[in-house]
Amino acid sequence: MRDIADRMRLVRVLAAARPLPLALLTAALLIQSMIPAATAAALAFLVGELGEAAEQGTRDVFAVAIVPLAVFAAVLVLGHLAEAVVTPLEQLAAARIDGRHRTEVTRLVAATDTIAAVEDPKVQVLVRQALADRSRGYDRTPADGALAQLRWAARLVGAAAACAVLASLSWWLVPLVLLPAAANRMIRTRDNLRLIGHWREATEGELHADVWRNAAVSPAEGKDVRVFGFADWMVDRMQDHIRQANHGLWRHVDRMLRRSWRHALIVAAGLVPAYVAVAVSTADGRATVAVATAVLTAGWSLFLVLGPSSDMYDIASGIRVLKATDELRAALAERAPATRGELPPPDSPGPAPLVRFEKVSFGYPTTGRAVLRDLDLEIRPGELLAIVGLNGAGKSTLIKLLAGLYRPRSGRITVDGVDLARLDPDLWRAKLSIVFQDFVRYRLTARDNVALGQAHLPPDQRLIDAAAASAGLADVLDRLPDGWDTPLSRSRTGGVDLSGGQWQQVVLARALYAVRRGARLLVLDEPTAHLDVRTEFEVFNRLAANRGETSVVLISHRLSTVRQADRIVLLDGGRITESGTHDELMALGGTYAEMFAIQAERFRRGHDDRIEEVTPR
Ligand SMILES: Nc1ncnc2c1ncn2[C@@H]1O[C@H](COP(=O)(O)OP(=O)(O)OP(=O)(O)O)[C@@H](O)[C@H]1O
Repeated sequence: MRDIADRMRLVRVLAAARPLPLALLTAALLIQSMIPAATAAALAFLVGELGEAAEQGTRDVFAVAIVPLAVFAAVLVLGHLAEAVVTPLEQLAAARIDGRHRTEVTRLVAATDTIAAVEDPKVQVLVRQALADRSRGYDRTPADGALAQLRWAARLVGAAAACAVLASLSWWLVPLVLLPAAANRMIRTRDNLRLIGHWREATEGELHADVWRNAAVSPAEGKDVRVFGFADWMVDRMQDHIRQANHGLWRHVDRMLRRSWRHALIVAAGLVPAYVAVAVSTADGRATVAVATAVLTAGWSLFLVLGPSSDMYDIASGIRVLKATDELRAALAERAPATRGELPPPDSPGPAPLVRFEKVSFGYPTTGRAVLRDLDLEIRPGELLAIVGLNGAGKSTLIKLLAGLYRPRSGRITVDGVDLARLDPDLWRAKLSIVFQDFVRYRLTARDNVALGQAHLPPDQRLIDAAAASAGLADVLDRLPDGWDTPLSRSRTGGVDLSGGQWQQVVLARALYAVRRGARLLVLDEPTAHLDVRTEFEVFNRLAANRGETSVVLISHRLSTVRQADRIVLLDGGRITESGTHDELMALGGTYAEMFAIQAERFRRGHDDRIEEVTPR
């Protein structure tokens, strides 16, 4: 029953191919599957007419044969026509079915509010399965399964037609040929499914080999490979993995080859008795030569129709992908987004929010270790708040919680008094603009890279220019061959690669563009780590002067930048341990003052002034 339900699911998937191509494809497959039986009938017609003409002594054989020959030719032409259209129609249907499926899966995953779900290793495996990731051994898609299902149904019709031809001589010929043909198919299907199991295991193992294969040929590792001379060592590793991975597969293939005689035996077991029976009937005069011809051809065609094909594999694999999609949907359903509302109209953003972290504790689901412990923090409307702390203190984590990418384990974050967990994520994120520490370098044009800051709105070149000027990007743009239209990747035609610092300016421009289009809380997580001291100083002066009513949260290791903030908080041991202006914290004489003193001393001696290089006692 479950098998039938799964098959029906595949049939429903076919609807995405749209009615006309689906109808044409079904007709073409039916014609194709009927060709063997139709050929048998047409041959019988020809032989019968010729036989009758011979009995009557007709001289003009051509006149007698012309009609059966025309029928025979029509069958062959129809078969060729069907064959010619099947492949393009299947490709069209597959593109539509898989296109819809992949879009659904992509939307499903991208629509989750938090990234905790997407980081779950189980969910990542399900995403790869649901997207039928070929590089991971999922080599069949829902379209492959659905189309195979259609082909299989057409084959059954073809088999029924061949059985009808057999039954025209005698009903018992049907089970005599059909049973061995069906047994032959079952054995082949079982062997093939086992082969697939071994092949899948081999693919998992081959992924290990891939690590070495890719490392051996990639330019990134190429430097080490050559300098340390471990190319042979890598290739040996790769081959070891390949041998181990494929051991089971090769043994199974060997076994299948040795046993291939079984198929010849089964075919003989089905056809020989039937052919003998037909020959005897014809010799006795109980059957005409025409019927005998039809039966001989139809018997063979039954084996052809039910013969080896990849349909069963395609069907099983297609169902596997659909089941993975169901599991993915269920896994993500627990974290379904809150009801979504209308985004605020652009350029009427409202005031900056008051954000409060109230006794927030958090640890990443993958490790469980507590990163934040009962943390209290207020981000006041319009203030420039700096967060400092040593490496790993949890600063970026705090920002991810603020963006709603993770939910606190306990405590809550409120926005103007409303729990963030109850806010529409789209509405909240429209008010936020963040430069993440590990920002992404999109291989798009410079304009698109900035306009992504508010991708749901048509780009506004005036605001893009203004954001670029604030981020200090103007000089970089002047040097791009096509200005704003230059792709920011050398792998694209006419594209260029930017330096780390230049990229940081692009990403800053993106965040500032979002602010100009309505975001009211700007978060900068190490936004200037790659910038030289002078550029950083200029960017920050401009930012501090032009931020208007927007609140700014700045995370930086450079305390010389941080000191410009309205308020500085120190994150230590998962809590805020110090809070105040630069002068207040210096007067307090705590950890911040100690870090600042060490940095200032190092700066005086000509070293850089970043926290991670110094740890207070
Ligand atoms: N996705 C993640 N899964 C598991 N642990 C994580 C993840 N991201 C960060 N961590 C861990 O959480 C802790 C805090 O990391 P976080 O990046 O918030 O620190 P940080 O203060 O921003 O550090 P830095 O100054 O180096 O940027 C670290 O121990 C880190 O290893």
